[in-house]
Amino acid sequence: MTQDIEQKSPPAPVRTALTATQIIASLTKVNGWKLHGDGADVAIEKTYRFDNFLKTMSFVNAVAYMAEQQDHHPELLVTYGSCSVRFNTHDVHGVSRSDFECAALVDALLAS
Ligand SMILES: C[C@H](O)[C@H](O)[C@H]1CNC2=NC(N)=NC(=O)C2=N1
Repeated sequence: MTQDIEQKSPPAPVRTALTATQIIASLTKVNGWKLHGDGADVAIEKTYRFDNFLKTMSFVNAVAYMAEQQDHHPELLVTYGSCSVRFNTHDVHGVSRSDFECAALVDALLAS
């Protein structure tokens, strides 16, 4: 019975646009992520630095795999020793919970 109720519940609205206040509050909970752009292009962004191109590309591939699993894809700007990761939710023209969840997953790739 409980299971029936759970199955009929709507999914959490992870891809609805957050308000400016919600975005600012969420940014305080992730390390190094900043706001980028505004309007429909508003996004969250963080730049990761690496010793060399192979390390950078290993990170890029790990991010790509995670993005496919989550069906949520960042914009990536790659140089020899850095990768800037930018998330927004183009489906809602804003920043959503999915962006912050993926930001935490990218950080977790480098944890340990
Ligand atoms: C159909 C597909 O699930 C959607 O287009 C997904 C794919 N990946 C996505 N990635 C990002 N960053 N934002 C989205 O709104 C989005 N939508």
